[in-house]
Amino acid sequence: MAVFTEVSDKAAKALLKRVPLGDFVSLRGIEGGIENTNYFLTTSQGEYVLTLFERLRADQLPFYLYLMKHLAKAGVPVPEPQADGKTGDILLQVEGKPAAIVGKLPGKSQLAPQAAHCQSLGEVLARMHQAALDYPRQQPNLRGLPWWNETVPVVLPYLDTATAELLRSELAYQNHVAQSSAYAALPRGPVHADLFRDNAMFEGETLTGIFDFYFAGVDTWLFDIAVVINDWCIDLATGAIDKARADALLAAYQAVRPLQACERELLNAMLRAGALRFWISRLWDFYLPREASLLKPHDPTHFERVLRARLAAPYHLI
Ligand SMILES: Nc1ncnc2c1ncn2[C@@H]1O[C@H](COP(=O)(O)OP(=O)(O)O)[C@@H](O)[C@H]1O
Ligand SMILES: N[C@@H](CCOP(=O)(O)O)C(=O)O
Repeated sequence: MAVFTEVSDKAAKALLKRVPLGDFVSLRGIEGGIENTNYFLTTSQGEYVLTLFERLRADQLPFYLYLMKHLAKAGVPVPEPQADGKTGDILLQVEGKPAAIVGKLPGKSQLAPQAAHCQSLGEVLARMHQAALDYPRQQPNLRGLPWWNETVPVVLPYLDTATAELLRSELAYQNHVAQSSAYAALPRGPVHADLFRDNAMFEGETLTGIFDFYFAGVDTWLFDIAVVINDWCIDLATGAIDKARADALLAAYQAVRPLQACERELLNAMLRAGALRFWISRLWDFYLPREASLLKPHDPTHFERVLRARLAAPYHLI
């Protein structure tokens, strides 16, 4: 559980005076999550999620919050940020931190997804990409290549020689890919960039929604697809692709938006990029941890295995 900032009942009651969502009933710190402070906020009107942003600056947040609003309006199942009754602002302040309240999605995360779950997700992912195309705000993926180049030197001193060599060589490969004409041709737009199993809710096989857009940014759609496949469509012990699930996800995605030739060409390169991105952030969190009253760390070696698996057995669409 990650609660970096304690929120008092008094602060929550004061918040509900500004955001008219009924009377305060209870506030409970949420298990899971490593980036932000999250609470379930129950009121006489319903259940909500209160998020206090711990790393992101207030000027970066409108991109995420208005993107969620934009997607919800377009019919993509995304929880809608709730506004201050007087000012209309969806970016709030709680305990001196920037904050937001969104609706609580019904259901639970499917941590052992089957092909049917991957199929639902693939369809929503493609709809989300298309619906975000006319989103007017711009913000790059803040955990993209420039951040990898900045962060790898920070974590390298903690690694043994062989692991450091893999990290260095994969980063060099990704810098090389980023210079290619195929990469320049990849279609792009606002992407979620962290759509892991714990960032979607299901009731049975029905996807009720996707959330946690706080790593979203403008990047290639293929990178977003790769992040999803690397988490939803693998054997968790080895990192190897589960072809039945990956094929189901991509078929559903392509039924909405067929992949272009350049996307097919770079699929495995972006799967490697997706693995590298989360390997680096997990190394960074592991070796340079922040204070948290209740924090469950993520295992960096998992994404090292995923990367090695993509190198050993590249995944291509036929
Ligand atoms: N809109 C929501 N509806 C239902 N549950 C949510 C919602 N937002 C967050 N949660 C719950 O809170 C947990 C942590 O949220 P998350 O946004 O992933 O945190 P972090 O940004 O710190 O990674 C999720 O795994 C989920 O259980
Ligand atoms: N998904 C990332 C970590 C980001 O945390 P999340 O709870 O917002 O998904 C990872 O698994 O490393």
